[in-house]
Amino acid sequence: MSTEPLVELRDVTFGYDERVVLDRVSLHVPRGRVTVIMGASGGGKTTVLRLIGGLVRAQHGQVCFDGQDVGALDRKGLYAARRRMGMLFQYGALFTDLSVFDNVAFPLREHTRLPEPLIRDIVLMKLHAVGLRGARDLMPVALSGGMARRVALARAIALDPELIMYDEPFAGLDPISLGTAARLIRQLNDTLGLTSIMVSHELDTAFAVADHMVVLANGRVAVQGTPDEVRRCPDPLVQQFITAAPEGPVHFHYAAPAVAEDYGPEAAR
Ligand SMILES: Nc1ncnc2c1ncn2[C@@H]1O[C@H](COP(=O)(O)OP(=O)(O)OP(=O)(O)O)[C@@H](O)[C@H]1O
Repeated sequence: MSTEPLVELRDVTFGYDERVVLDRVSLHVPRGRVTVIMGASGGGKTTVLRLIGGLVRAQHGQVCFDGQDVGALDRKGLYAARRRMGMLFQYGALFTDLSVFDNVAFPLREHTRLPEPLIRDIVLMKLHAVGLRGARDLMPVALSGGMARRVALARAIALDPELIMYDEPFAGLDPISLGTAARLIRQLNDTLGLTSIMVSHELDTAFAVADHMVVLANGRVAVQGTPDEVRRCPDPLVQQFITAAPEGPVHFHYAAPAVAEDYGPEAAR
């Protein structure tokens, strides 16, 4: 297996309209490992995933997936690259009118011409991997939040991706479901030989699961490395973040006009 990172952002700048969200960001995602991206809310974590998935394009720099610049791919190339990625976005919604089985079968029916008996075997195998083979006939409405998340995960791995991206996979989960989901992410990564990228606000879980961490702050990479390296990083931005301190250099305010401009010079005094 290549030792090159599976994903690499090189000097990437990206903004929505005029507002720069990522400012000359370089980061890498080692193959076969779990990488956790952390950072303040609105710091561009989801945007990094969207860039990797080719949903948006960088204004400057390169976003490389297995050596290919995702931003330079044509439709066909992008489609082929995306087939190798599984994405599980926040609250990864299931199709409410389809059973658990049909939800997981959906990408297989949509993207392959596999015969139904083979699809059945794959679906049951994926559901087994997330511990829900017995729940195949349930409708999404009958699932707990943690179970729904696991079904979405089974669906995300249905096509055997090489890379799987999770956006806040633990949002809204109780501590037990959170522990189960975290262990599952680790397990799937290792047993299926995946590379995983996870955006998470759950500090303890992030430190427990990650092999590699990237902390984004104020549009830049404040630090990246092993959990230990991140813990030892002296940068106050990083320390504020990993100790969840409410006061510190991480901006509280979304960029705004000067107070005087909004309320008049009196208010600024
Ligand atoms: N489609 C969009 N159009 C305009 N601005 C956007 C769009 N999507 C995101 N943004 C802005 O870009 C910034 C980064 O958003 P992003 O979702 O990447 O942050 P995040 O770090 O994932 O945040 P959170 O942790 O709160 O989910 C935010 O300020 C957001 O308001």
